[in-house]
Amino acid sequence: MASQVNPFESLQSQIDEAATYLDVSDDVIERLKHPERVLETNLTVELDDGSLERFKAFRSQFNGDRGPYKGGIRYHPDVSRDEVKALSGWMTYKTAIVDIPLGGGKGGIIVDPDDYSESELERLTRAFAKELTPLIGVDRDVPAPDVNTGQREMNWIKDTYETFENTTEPGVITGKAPDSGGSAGRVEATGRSTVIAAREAFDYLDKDLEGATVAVQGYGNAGWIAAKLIDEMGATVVAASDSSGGIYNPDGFDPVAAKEHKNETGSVVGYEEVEEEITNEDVLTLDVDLLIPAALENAIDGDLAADVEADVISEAANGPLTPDADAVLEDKDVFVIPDILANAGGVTVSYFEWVQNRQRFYWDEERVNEELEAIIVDAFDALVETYEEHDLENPRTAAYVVAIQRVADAFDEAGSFP
Ligand SMILES: NC(=O)C1=CN([C@@H]2O[C@H](COP(=O)(O)OP(=O)(O)OC[C@H]3O[C@@H](n4cnc5c(N)ncnc54)[C@H](O)[C@@H]3O)[C@@H](O)[C@H]2O)C=CC1
Ligand SMILES: O=C(O)CCC(=O)C(=O)O
Repeated sequence: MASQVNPFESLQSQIDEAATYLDVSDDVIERLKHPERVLETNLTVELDDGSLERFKAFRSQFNGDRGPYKGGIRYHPDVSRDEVKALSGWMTYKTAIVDIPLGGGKGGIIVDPDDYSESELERLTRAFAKELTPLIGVDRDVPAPDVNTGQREMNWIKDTYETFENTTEPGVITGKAPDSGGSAGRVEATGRSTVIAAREAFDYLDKDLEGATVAVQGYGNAGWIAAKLIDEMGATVVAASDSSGGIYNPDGFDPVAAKEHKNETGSVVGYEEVEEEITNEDVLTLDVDLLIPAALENAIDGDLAADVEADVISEAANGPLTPDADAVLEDKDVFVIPDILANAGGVTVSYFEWVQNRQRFYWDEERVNEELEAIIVDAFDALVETYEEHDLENPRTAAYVVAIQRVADAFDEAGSFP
């Protein structure tokens, strides 16, 4: 990553910035800058060769004023207590800006899953699920997928929880496979909201999405779906990257074929339809109409932001811009659609999954996508209204003004401090 900025400090500075436009007391703002509780646990797991290995894992329950804690579980070597705290705070303001009745949480294990077999990962996941069981629940805390986790891990966690609790409760976790209670459209939802938000921003800025050029950093679940859907909307994907490097073709390329190449070889690099291979950093500074960072935090810091040439950024990743980068991009009039709105499709369809699990009644994909579209458009409209009302220069601040007010209202309505 380009920068070592502490993401928890970034979250707190984003909240401080928005607080200056809010009539919320300093005491409440201070409370809304910290998690309610953080689980830190050690998982000792048997490896295939019979040896034992210890893994550190976290679950941060940041805020439950608007509903059960909600947020993904990440497997990555760079997971840390502060990263998980930041991600759980971003979840709190994400569920608030899209106005769904959930709070914010996040979890993670310090592990590189590429180094372990499937059976080792299953034992690790089940060990974490055992530690999580007293904390999670359909009305308490509902985890979901994030970086390097997906349906497989969610199914293991559901099964472990249901076994310990002697129940059938698919709504304890979302992002499951369809036959285990997963929702249609959940896999695509994060990329889908990223491009719906981009389309709304282009419309707001009077820019044409048809023929617009797009660069996508990170070609995993969020990034590759965003590339596919923006291509279907008539834009031209000219660059993409993953952890092995980047590819570039000024005339555009087929994002689905690039993904097939990645499935076969492990990377977009080497995909034959492109003219040039470029670095991850180059992808972020190309002269494109739309940039979609879809990898990890701190991808763009203040120095790199000086070289960014995109007109609009739609943040599929959580926390891809440091506060320094935000300031530079604001000066350059780059319109940044903040992560808490742009990537909120994932948690929104997780919410739909939870609703469907509770009702034991399932929707088709068309209904999921229609309901998602309405929620993201409403959230974008709320952002724009506040952006104009306060004459703000940074859309992120507008999103936080709306979201913090909603969380503060719920806190106040519950009776404030004990
Ligand atoms: N999966 C979901 O539903 C949601 C994911 N997000 C966020 O989206 C981001 C990506 O998550 P997923 O797509 O789920 O993860 P993923 O594990 O499916 O994909 C991550 C991708 O980023 C690439 N990558 C890692 N480091 C990179 C670098 N330095 N430069 C370029 N590419 C790099 C990886 O090679 C991989 O292609 C994360 O910030 C995550 O928190 C946000 C909302 C929901
Ligand atoms: O689907 C969810 O509940 C949360 C997804 C997530 O972790 C995120 O939005 O960052």
